[in-house]
Amino acid sequence: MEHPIIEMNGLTKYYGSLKAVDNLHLSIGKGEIFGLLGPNGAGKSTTILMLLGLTEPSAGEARICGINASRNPIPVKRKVGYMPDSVGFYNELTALENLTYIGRLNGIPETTVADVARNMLEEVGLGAAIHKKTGVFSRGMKQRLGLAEVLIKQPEVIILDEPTLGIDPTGVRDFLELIRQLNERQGLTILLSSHHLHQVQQVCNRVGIFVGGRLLAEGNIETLAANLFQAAPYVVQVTVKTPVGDTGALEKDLLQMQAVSKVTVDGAVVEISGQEDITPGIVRFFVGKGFDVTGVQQKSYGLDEIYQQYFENNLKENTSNEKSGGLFQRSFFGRFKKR
Ligand SMILES: Nc1ncnc2c1ncn2[C@@H]1O[C@H](COP(=O)(O)OP(=O)(O)OP(=O)(O)O)[C@@H](O)[C@H]1O
Repeated sequence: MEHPIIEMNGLTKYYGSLKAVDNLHLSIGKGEIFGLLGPNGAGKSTTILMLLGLTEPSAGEARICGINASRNPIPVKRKVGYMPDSVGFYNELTALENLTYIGRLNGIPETTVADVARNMLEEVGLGAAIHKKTGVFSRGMKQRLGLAEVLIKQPEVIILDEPTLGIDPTGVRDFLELIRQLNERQGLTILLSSHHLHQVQQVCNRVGIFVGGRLLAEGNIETLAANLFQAAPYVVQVTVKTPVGDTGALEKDLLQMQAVSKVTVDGAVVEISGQEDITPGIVRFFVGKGFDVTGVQQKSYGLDEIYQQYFENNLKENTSNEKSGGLFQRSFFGRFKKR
């Protein structure tokens, strides 16, 4: 990577005997939106704290804009705007008063601080609420105000820990769109942690999948999918009018087609996987065989499948250790469903 803004080299953190972050190597380039994706307890927050110089790594180092975070935490704080998963304000003050206060703390001159704060509130979509007390703000509005607080420092990098937690789906969409626009308009480098697969997919250029303190995979969604589903990256699902009678014969015929590597028949639904886009040939095949085709669907792999696949692989690797498997399962599915 030409100009990494965030660099982690062998970053490791132990809490007593617990390895919360395990030998993390990762670089994030200028202007990227990177999603740190993983279940609760995966080590995302610990990684962020090390990036901010708020907790000392047990081994390895984190650099932001070339500055070692644990050795020089104050210069790092000037470069980075950090929004924790829960943001707090003075409830009795209005949004403008809260933000003006933060602006003053960050050295913005008295003559301009109110204007800067007002513009920033417009920027994050709180223009209509500047005189409202933050005590009556919804969670989504608080997150926007939190973002304004981060931006008023004019950082080069922003780090958001679970920024969409507890916001309703429309609020989440709007908030992520705001992040995307900020990234586009200001070229900000953004690192956000999340365990919401779809949300991350929507906004991030690249993601890292984090489980049990380890980075299992990183890349853009297409690369991750291609690596994982190398054998058969294209899947087409054909639905016919009546359930297939001789499934064995159909499977055999389809497998003889070039590029088809896997066939599964489930009643009237046939799923065919292959190394290239096989859809036109498959449709011709079904029509040629006299099937009444009622539906054809091309499947593409999203983060859900990718995450699931990595998770399953990880479980397989850990089957010898039931306790660890159980732990993964609890932390992934159990907690993931809760939110
Ligand atoms: N200060 C601490 N002392 C001891 N253990 C800790 C401490 N902070 C975190 N841990 C443990 O380290 C592991 C990683 O936690 P971390 O908070 O980094 O995960 P996470 O991916 O951010 O999850 P969450 O979304 O729940 O915050 C967990 O097992 C957690 O219990």
